[in-house]
Amino acid sequence: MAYSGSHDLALLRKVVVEVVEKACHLTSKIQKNILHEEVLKKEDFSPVTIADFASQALVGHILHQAFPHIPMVGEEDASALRADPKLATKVSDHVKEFIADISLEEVLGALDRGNHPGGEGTFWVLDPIDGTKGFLRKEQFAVCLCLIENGQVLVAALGCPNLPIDSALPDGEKGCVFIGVKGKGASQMNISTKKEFPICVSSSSDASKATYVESLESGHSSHGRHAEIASALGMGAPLRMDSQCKFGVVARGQASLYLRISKTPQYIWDIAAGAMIVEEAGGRVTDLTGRALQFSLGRTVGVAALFASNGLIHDQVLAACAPAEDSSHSCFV
Ligand SMILES: Nc1ncnc2c1ncn2[C@@H]1O[C@H](COP(=O)(O)O)[C@@H](OP(=O)(O)O)[C@H]1O
Ligand SMILES: [Mg+2]
Repeated sequence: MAYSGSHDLALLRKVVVEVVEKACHLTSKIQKNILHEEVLKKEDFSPVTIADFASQALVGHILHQAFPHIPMVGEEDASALRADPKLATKVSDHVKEFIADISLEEVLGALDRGNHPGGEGTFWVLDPIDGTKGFLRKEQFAVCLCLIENGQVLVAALGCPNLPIDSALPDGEKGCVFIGVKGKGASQMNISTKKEFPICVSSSSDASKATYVESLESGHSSHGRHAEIASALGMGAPLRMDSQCKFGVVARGQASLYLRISKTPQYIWDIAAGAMIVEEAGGRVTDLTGRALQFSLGRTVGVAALFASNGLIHDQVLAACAPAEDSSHSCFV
C-alpha cells in the first residue's frame, strides 16, 4: 500500500542507507582484529563488543544531527562504558574515524539515545550489530535500522557485510545492503560498487521443495521444533546463519522460509527491519497463528515465535505449526 503520510521517504531512504553503510565499514574493520578484552557479557550473558557500542554511537549521532526530533529504540546503552573509561575511549576512537570532532561525552550521549521505550509515534529502531555471536566467529552479522511510524515500518535497511552478494556464488564477493521502502518494494545493493537491483521472494508454492533458514545458535530458537515443522512439510535440511541476514535471504528468494520459534518475546530490533523487507519483497511475516507482528507494543514485538515466508507457502506452514501451537512456546530443544 502506498504511503500517504508526511515523511519524505526518498530522503529517509538515502540517510538510512548511508548510515548503515558507514556502520558496516566500522564494524567490519573492528571484526578483523577484535580482542578478548573488547568483549563484555550483558546481564543475560549475551556478548556485546566495542563494535556494537561504536556502531550505535555512530548511527545514533548521525540520525540525531539529521532528524533531532525522532527518538531511537536501540539495543545498547552507555552504562557499561561509563563504568569503564578505557573501553569508552576505545569506542570513541573508532567513532572518531567517521566523525572527527565528536567528543567522548557525545559518543556516550548518542549511545544513550537508544533508550526510547517504543510504542506509538515515530522512532528509529536500531540493532547496531545483530548476531554478535556470528560477528565474534567472523561469520554473519547485520546492522539493522528502520523507521517506524504508528506501528508501520516506513524505511528499513539491513547491512550484511559478510553475506555473499550472489547466493549462487558462496565464495564470491561479499557485502550487501537490503533496503525496503513502504509501498515501493525491496532491493539489494552491493556495498562496494553501490550497484542496486530489485529483489523478490521465491515463486515456489511447493513447500516440500523449499529451503528453510534458521539461527545458527540453537539457544536462540528451537531447532527441534523447526525440524518437526520442516519434516511435516517434507522439507530438507536447513540453511543456518546468524542475524537478520536470514530475512534478506528470504527476501531475495534464496530461501522460502525463516523459522524463529523461541521461548522469549522477541526484541523489536531483531525483527522489524527484516520483516518489512521480506514483506516489500512480496513475502509474509506472522506469528504461528497467522497474526501480523505488532511494532507499537514497546521494545518487543510481543510474541516469542514467528516466521517469514515467500507468502505462497505461508498457509502450509501455518497448518504444519497448528497441532503443537500451544506447546511451541515452551518446547525448546
Ligand atoms: N534465548 C534467546 N531466544 C531468542 N532470541 C535470543 C535469545 N538470546 C539472544 N537472542 C537474540 O538473538 C539475536 C541473534 O539472533 P540470531 O540467532 O538470528 O543471530 C541476538 O541479537 P544480538 O546478536 O544483537 O544480541 C539476541 O537479541
Ligand atoms: Mg545486537
